[in-house]
Amino acid sequence: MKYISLLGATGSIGTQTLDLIREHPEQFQLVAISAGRNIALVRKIVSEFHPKLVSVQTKEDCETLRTEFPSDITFVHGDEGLVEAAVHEQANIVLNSVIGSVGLYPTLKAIEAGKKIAIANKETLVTAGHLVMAAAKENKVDILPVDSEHSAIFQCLQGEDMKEVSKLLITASGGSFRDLTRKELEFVTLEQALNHPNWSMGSKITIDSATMMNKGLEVIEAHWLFDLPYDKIDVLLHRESIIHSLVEFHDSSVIAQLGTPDMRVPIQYALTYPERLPLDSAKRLNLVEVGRLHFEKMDMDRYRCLYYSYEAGKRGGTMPTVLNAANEAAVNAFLERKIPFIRIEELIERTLEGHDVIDNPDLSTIQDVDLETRRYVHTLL
Ligand SMILES: NC(=O)C1=CN([C@@H]2O[C@H](COP(=O)(O)OP(=O)(O)OC[C@H]3O[C@@H](n4cnc5c(N)ncnc54)[C@H](OP(=O)(O)O)[C@@H]3O)[C@@H](O)[C@H]2O)C=CC1
Ligand SMILES: CC(=O)[C@@H](O)[C@H](O)COP(=O)(O)O
Ligand SMILES: [Mn+2]
Repeated sequence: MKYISLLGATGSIGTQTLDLIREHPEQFQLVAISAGRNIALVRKIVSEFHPKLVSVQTKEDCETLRTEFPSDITFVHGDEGLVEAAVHEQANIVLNSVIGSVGLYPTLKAIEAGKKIAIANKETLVTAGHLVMAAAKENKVDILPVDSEHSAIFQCLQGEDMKEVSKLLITASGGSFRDLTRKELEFVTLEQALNHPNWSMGSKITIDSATMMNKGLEVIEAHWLFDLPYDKIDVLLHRESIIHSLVEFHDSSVIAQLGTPDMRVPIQYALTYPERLPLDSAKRLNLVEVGRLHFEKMDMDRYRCLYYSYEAGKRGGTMPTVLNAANEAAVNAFLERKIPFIRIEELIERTLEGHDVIDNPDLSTIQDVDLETRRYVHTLL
């Protein structure tokens, strides 16, 4: 039995994880959840799954919920509540699907508490991958990828020796604006940006896909998860999102993982690894129906955010923290209709240029730099 603490239960990954728990009640039990502000959905989740602990963002929501449910369910709130959910004594696996670097601290606490981590929250690995991976090593905790590309690579690597890997090939759909020129990006709307061609996801990651920052974050995520240098991590434009990623070995052999675009598959694999469970509700891949798959070279001039990500990752220190925080602040501003789409990458570029890197940052340095970066981006709006 997997006893799951689900951080970000009300989100896109969170609700798909709940689908899996519903489909396999004999395998999975939900013991703790965290959510942000979607209290209506929290009520439904609590009524259906009866978790033992529920964390929400505000004190007011927490107090309201406490009056509505039996006293054997504990309601907590805020950053401390998120940590309480992450370290819940009955949880043996924590699925982190919150959005943004707010996921870092609870992840570190869950690792210290010896919990297995299924990680969807890529911003945590981007902002402080060195701290997360060192903590996992020290506490002998597995970090299992949920992100579809990283799950694909992880599946391709089963039974393989990392010394024999010559390259990772991460596939990118190209996002909502893959067929537009840079000039045409000046006129795009929020609604167009949120219309991803292949995946239905939360709004922040959908915008990241459209700027190609999602792929940049995934390159850094892969660097930490698979312990490979950046010159061994490539990105390939593959508009169908059928091949989720590939691994090339030093004998020239390439192994890929394929499937219809359905996040429940990598989520379930992370929860059940090293075993696989049936997933009867998933659509099977029919390659005859698909017919053709397409691949294109990634254009670093067109997709500036991918270029900045490689540069920030290679530079290391606090540079990836700044990249991530600047991106979070800029994407929020775009989602709030304060800036046009094209300004997201301009804000990131300007913020990176002005940053004096601190090497080997500890947790409090990371947290300070993250906050300062967000403040700086706000001064530029
Ligand atoms: N969606 C996808 O298919 C994929 C997502 N990922 C990654 O998974 C993570 C989650 O993405 P996704 O599910 O799309 O995101 P969503 O925006 O759909 O969900 C985010 C979740 O985090 C909660 N949340 C937001 N802000 C806070 C906060 N300050 N404190 C606590 N909880 C908070 C939200 O709560 P509420 O809604 O209640 O406010 C919600 O439960 C991201 O890192 C993303 O990059 C990776 C691969 C695929
Ligand atoms: C489903 C998933 O893992 C997303 O991260 C996905 O990769 C987004 O698609 P893009 O390839 O457009 O970024
Ligand atoms: Mn992905």
